[in-house]
Amino acid sequence: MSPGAYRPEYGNDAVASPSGVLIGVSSLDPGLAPSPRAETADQVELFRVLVVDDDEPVRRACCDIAESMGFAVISAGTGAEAQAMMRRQPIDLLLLDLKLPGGLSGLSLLGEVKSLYPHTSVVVMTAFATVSSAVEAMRIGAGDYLTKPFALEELTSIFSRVEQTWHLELETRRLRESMRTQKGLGNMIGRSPEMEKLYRILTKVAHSTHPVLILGESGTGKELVARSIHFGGPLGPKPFVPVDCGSLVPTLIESELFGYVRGAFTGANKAKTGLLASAEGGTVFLDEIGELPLDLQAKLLRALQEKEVRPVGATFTVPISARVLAATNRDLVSMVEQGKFRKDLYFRLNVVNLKIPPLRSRREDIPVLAMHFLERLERETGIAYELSDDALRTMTEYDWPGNVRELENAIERASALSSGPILHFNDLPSQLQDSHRQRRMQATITIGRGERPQEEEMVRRSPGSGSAPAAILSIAEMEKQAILRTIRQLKGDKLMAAKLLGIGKTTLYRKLKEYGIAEGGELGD
Ligand SMILES: Nc1ncnc2c1ncn2[C@@H]1O[C@H](COP(=O)(O)OP(=O)(O)OP(=O)(O)O)[C@@H](O)[C@H]1O
Repeated sequence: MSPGAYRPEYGNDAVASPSGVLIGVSSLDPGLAPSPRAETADQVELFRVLVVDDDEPVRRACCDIAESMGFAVISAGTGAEAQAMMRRQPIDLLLLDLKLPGGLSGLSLLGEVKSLYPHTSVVVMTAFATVSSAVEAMRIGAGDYLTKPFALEELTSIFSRVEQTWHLELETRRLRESMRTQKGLGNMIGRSPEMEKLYRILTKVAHSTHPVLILGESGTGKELVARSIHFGGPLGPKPFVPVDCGSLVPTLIESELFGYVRGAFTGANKAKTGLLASAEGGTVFLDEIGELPLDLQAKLLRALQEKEVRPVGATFTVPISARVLAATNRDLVSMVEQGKFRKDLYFRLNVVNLKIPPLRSRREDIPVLAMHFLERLERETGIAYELSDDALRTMTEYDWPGNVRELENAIERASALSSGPILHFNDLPSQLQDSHRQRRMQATITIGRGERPQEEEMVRRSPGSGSAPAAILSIAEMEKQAILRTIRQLKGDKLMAAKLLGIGKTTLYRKLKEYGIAEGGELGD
């Protein structure tokens, strides 16, 4: 491209007064230029950008913008220079002008980069007249393109988008690493600080005989914890008797728990030992204790205090020596306040309590749990299932209201639906897919507005800071805005917009019709 062939629309200052530190004839300055984040390079992995354009003012301006966003930047004026630089150091984003002087064209360099460095993202720059080569570049593997002249906002938006993807990929690599290295305690998987704390208490209580109250949302692993306490301690060889207080028929709870004598009621043809006594010095696990009716709470309390039970219809008592573990997902304290749970029984059971945190507050455990369930599937089916990057990321972002049980089911369902050993995003349950789309749409909107992603915004905003929270938008409205903004940014290129939004062209047209958006209307084209 000849110098001065176009004037970029990012303001003359950037072109007229380049930093002079980063930019220059690249062959004289092949190393990574210092950036504001370079001081902490030991701890922070820098996003590395290589700008390749023979038009020096444009090259400098692009470098300045990348530098102002905190990236490590180098630049080259020819394909051969860029090639040499890429051999020397890894590059995360190559911003490449397609029309370069010398023997190595932009397209040839792109082809080489895609085969040698598949993880490097490439964004091509092209003059309007050569848009067809941009299409060719996308076919070879460029992730995006900018048509010259472009506005500052377009470049920063592309930089942000690619950097965000790069962060996600970095995160995925770390997640995969953690999948290999972390396990847990016994059958319990998870190495988050929360779980480490739980294991410390669990190991101690396993060697005592006190009652333990295990608290946590449904599916967090309360029964697994109860089993770990029992099998990890001296009572391990004795029976472990789980009793689901929530599923026992109310009229039968008493006879199930305490047993009965022959003839105690119609159908009692022979005596039966109750669950409490049948544990014979082992452990009785009273699951869903919050569901126990009040009258039985009184009887259970008496049995625990006196260490004996009176079977239904009996005139004698039977000693019980089992340890009692109880669990609930209910808030027993407020049940006590409301008179729905006996205070004295609560104190009796709550000698030690263990709180299992929900999965969403220990997200680092998600990949390792997923790996655990994949390995279990492999043992059962002989198929070595794996999660695609998208699926893994979606799982890590999701809030898991059903906790580990929901995760376990999601993996099983995905394996049943997948067409091969790789479990893809589309194989995941719909609630995960929906939640991921919602996040992505929100991110597209905030990035398009030049804002930080909403979650970060919420964290930054302290209560009483005075800044009004963003208006809550419906999903449909968020979708509409994301579509409109993308089309506008792409100057009406709907094909490219559909590609960037990850939806089909037909879907895009259908949605535009649904929103009642006519050509040239809200799109401004
Ligand atoms: N840390 C963990 N490591 C491995 N598997 C786990 C873990 N936590 C839970 N699970 C698995 O998740 C499923 C649900 O766990 P569990 O039944 O113990 O939960 P729960 O809290 O007792 O649920 P609910 O309150 O609904 O009875 C089980 O298959 C269990 O093996």
